[in-house]
Parts: sequence; structure tokens; C-alpha cells
Amino acid sequence: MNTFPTISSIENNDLRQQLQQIIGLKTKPLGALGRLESLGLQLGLIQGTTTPHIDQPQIRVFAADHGLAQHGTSAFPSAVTAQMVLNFLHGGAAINVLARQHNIELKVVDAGVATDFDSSYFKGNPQLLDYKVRHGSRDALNEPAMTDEECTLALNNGMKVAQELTGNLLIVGEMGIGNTSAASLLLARLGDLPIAECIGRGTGLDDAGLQHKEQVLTQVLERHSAATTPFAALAALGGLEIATMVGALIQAASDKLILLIDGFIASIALLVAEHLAPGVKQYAIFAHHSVEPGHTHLLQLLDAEPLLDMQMRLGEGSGAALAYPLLQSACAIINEMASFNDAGVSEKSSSENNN
Ligand SMILES: Cc1cc2ncn([C@H]3O[C@H](COP(=O)(O)O)[C@@H](O)[C@H]3O)c2cc1C
Ligand SMILES: O=C(O)c1cccnc1
Repeated sequence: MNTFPTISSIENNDLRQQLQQIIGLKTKPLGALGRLESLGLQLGLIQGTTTPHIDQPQIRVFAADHGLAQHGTSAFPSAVTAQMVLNFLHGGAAINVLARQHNIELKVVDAGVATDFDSSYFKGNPQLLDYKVRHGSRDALNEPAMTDEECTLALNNGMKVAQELTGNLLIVGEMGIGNTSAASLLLARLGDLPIAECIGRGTGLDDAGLQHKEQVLTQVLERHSAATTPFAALAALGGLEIATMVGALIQAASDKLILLIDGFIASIALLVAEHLAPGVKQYAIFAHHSVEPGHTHLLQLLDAEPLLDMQMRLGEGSGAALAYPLLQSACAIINEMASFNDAGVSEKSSSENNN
């Protein structure tokens, strides 16, 4: 088992009051910028400042294969994981487009892809980071997806990925055919929910495929009924990319980075991180509501209200990249917008003056 770094509380009453006052005195009716105001407040508290700012935002896309995928739990074959990694490296995936649009640096982490990549991809200032624990997780129908050692290694790898980051904002994305199954299994176990409420079509299963997925996942949960602690559940039911993401989220929260959380898979990594290192969630901003049905339960468990609902179900970090400019706007409002005093605009009349 790992020991994890401590997570500082972001709560600071004086700072909260200062931020509330700064936002409240801007030239607008009180509260009129809605969630942009609470977002700015959270960013200020995370950074411990009245002038929050985003510097060198980073996306890490964690990729791995899943042994369980051989049982037909995804509409796509496992080979697509490696093919998509090459697509990321060649700049052609959805997340590449959004990262370029918003000037977010993107790197891919090989946490356990079944295919080996050409060594040239790892050289120099690489866009592909080699944290491969093994060639795909084990088949969770027969054994834990990871041994305790493999799971610990993946968590430690994720912490290293976060330690190597520049900048103050992290988006964790993922690519792993079959990983909606791993996320659903973890949600069912850690949220104590029926598996039927945690599953969805993922990459596009039809009705028969969805039924089959439910049967397979039910068997996996029975096989690992003893895996009830967060670590045991992660090892038995999770995946290498999910465990590596968990480590990265814990380390990044410990380093007081802003965590911009994508959809279903990134949110399950955050739930596990919160169980293993309580407090991580304070650093998280939930970007969007995924179409994957389990995400609704997961957001409730996390008491989270995502910023966007774009009917997306892709992963890769795409929903988080889309929400990123809202965070930039929240910072800019705090730092650049005039107060009533600065601009010589009259504040709301008091009720006495109206008499
Ligand atoms: C071409 C392609 C690109 C993707 N990018 C993200 N995912 C997403 O779909 C997968 C999870 O769904 P399931 O559990 O049904 O396999 C993950 O790889 C996730 O990142 C993709 C899936 C495909 C097919
Ligand atoms: O919301 C997600 O993270 C998601 C949904 C479907 C497929 N892959 C990822």
C-alpha cells in the first residue's frame, strides 16, 4: 500500500471574505455573473490568492488496455487504444484540436497499452511518456485487474507524472478501450450501487451489447466481492490508466494545482483519489456532464455540479478542454473588471434612500 502526500485544506475564512468582497464590488448587480463568480472564488481559494491566474495548463492523456475487453464489453477492439495513441501523437484526435485551440500542452502517458511504441516517440522532449506497468491489465473475470504491486506502481507512476508538470492546472484525459466497464465496476463497488445503474453504452454498444456488458460486469463483481477497500477495489476492478490517473490527481492536489475534471472516467479516478487521500476533491472543478449514465450517480456521490452539458461521451479530456475558457474568464473577471469605486458607477440605492 502507498503512503500518499497530505492534501491541504483550501478553506481560509479571511481569504474567502476578501474574494467575496472583491467579486461583490465589481460593476454588476450582486451575483449577476452567476457560476462564474463561485468559480472565481474556488480558484482563488485553491491558489490562496485574491488574484487567481492560470499558467501553462497541461493535459495528460493516460492510455492503457483492459484484459476484460476480450469479453466483448466494448463496441471497439482493444487495438484501437494503440491506434488512438498514435493519432494523439500525430495531432489528429478531438483532444488535440481542443488543446491547440486553447494553448494547452498535451502529452500522452503509456500506463499499460498492449502494444509497444517505436522508441523514437519517447526520446528528446517526448510527447509520449513511458509509464507502462504491463501490456494491458489482467482479465478481471479471472483475477484482479492488477496485482497489489502493479496497482501501487501505477499509482506511484501517476504521482511522478504530476511531479514533472509545469504550470498550475491539470486536465487528466484517458484512452483505453473497455474503460467505461472498469469505471462502472468501481462506481458500483465504491458507491454501493446496482451495476445496472452504473453501466452505459460506452463507445456505442447496442441493446444486446449492453445486456451482455451487464452480465459480464455482474460476474466480475461477484468474483471480487471481497475487494471492498478503495485500494482493493481499484486493483481488482480498475485499470492501469485509471490507477495512474488517481496517483496524478493526488499528487497534483497535494501541489495545489487546479484539477479540471473531464467525464465519467476522470470522475471515477477522482472518486478513488478522494477515498485514498481525502481532500483532493476541493481542488477539482467538474467540467461537463457525460452522457454515460453512471456519471449522473457519480456526480451526486461527489456532490458535484459540472459546468457544461454538451451531450458528450468521448473522454480523452475533451469535455475539460472545452470548459477551460470558463476558468480563464473567471480569473479575468476577478483581475480585470472594474469595481464600482474604480469606475465611478453608483452602487445600488439602499432602501432608506428610496424612501
Ligand atoms: C475511436 C475512439 C476514440 C476514443 N477516444 C476516447 N474514447 C473513449 O472510449 C473508450 C471507452 O469506451 P468503451 O468502454 O466502450 O470501450 C475509452 O478509450 C475512452 O477514452 C474513444 C473510443 C474510440 C473507439
Ligand atoms: O465520459 C467519459 O469519460 C466517457 C464516456 C464514454 C466513453 N469514454 C469516456
